[in-house]
Amino acid sequence: MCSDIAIKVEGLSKRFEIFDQPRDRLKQMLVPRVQRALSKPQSQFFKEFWALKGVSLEVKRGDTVGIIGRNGSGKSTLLQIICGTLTPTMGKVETNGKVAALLELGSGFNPEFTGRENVYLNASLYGLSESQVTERFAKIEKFAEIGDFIDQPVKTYSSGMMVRLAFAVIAHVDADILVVDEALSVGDAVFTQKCMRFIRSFQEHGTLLFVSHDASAVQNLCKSAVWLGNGEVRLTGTAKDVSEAYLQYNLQEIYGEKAELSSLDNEVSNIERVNFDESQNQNQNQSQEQIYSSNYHIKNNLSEANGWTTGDANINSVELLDEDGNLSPVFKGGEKVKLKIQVEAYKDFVQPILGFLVKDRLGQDLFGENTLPFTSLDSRPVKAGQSLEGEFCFDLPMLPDGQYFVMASFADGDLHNNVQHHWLHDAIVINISSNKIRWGLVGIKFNKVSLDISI
Ligand SMILES: Nc1ncnc2c1ncn2[C@@H]1O[C@H](COP(=O)(O)OP(=O)(O)OP(=O)(O)O)[C@@H](O)[C@H]1O
Repeated sequence: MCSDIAIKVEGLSKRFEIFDQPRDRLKQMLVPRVQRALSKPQSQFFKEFWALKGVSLEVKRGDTVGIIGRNGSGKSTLLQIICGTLTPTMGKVETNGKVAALLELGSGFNPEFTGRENVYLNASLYGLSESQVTERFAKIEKFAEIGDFIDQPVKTYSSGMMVRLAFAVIAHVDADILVVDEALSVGDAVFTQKCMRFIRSFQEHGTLLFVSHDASAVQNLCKSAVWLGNGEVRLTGTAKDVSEAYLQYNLQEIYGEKAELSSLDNEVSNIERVNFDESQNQNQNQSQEQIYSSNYHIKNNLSEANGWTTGDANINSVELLDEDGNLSPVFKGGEKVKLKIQVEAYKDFVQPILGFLVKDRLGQDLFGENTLPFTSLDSRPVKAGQSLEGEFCFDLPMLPDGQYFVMASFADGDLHNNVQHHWLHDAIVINISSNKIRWGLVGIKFNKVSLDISI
């Protein structure tokens, strides 16, 4: 196989045998043997099911490829064969490099062994020696963050703990190819962020196969994509093209063939205009409130936030406050708020910078700001023992429902040359729920919306 190809799949098919009842399995084991011995035609006691039918694909080294498809389309079967945990009925798979996978909950773990023992066992399956595991164990344990459960048998773990440990192992085995089923990496919100950060840094040097039902997650993380349907490759191409075709197919399944994505004709002559103007009347304002109600449920996560520090300063608090400076557990999209960050300096800093960034569940940067553009002409040095406070006043955007994370940081320097002294990935966790479906990454509040109808 060419050295710039990480995965090559050729004519892959997988047949499962489905038995109506357990005794048919036994019959299948015995009867054909007897019939063979008697040179009689052999009976079949199962139904065939082809989960994969002639799948071929190539993944280049360093690429990130999304595998998309509905439930039962064959995604897991394909990936299990690529990882070597399932054998194909026909066709072949070649991989170039060490493959690590998060595919099936608990696979590779012995339920009777403790987490610690399983780390050694699992990492050895990925080719690590005992001394290598011992060397990395502290990091694996820190990544998993399951506390004293590390010395309990895995059979006592919750599914979330199992995912934590499994992900912690695959993140430390120097894999060249990583195979991740998004459905499994989703657990506790803060841990998911940690996994996403790892996946994004892995993408810089490794090859990633990412399985998801979510077309936007695939577009967001992957360069190219493969759409599987009924065990066959329906389309391969850029993540954008494949996701759009997949979305259209799903729409057509719901609304029929007419649900086509075609360009719109903008030439409209006689127009009757229906206006919605925020300032027009009270009743409309009421319905507008309903449309825009997007609730931000705030959880301060400072005590558990992941990150790093040089030890020269400490972010003591990160708070989302209302316009008047009051704390609240719930805010609304569109509302005026203040994000306040308080820092204690343990040494002198020439040009302190405070910043924040809001990220979505995939770890994608949505919006943020830092104090540098507002203070660089008027630098305010700080002395050891002093505290400083940054305040960012803005209107909360309308975000689609889901989980979001506020990163806060303290640095010293200028745009080109600065040192990050304290960085907290998930200082605040936000859960957003609303009564309107929103698309896109960030929404805005519309002051006026009109509908023109030609007569
Ligand atoms: N061991 C098995 N025996 C029989 N059928 C199986 C077996 N494993 C999978 N299948 C069937 O093969 C088909 C493909 O399954 P697979 O798990 O690969 O789909 P998937 O795309 O990963 O689905 P999901 O998104 O729900 O995880 C399904 O119809 C499934 O029922």
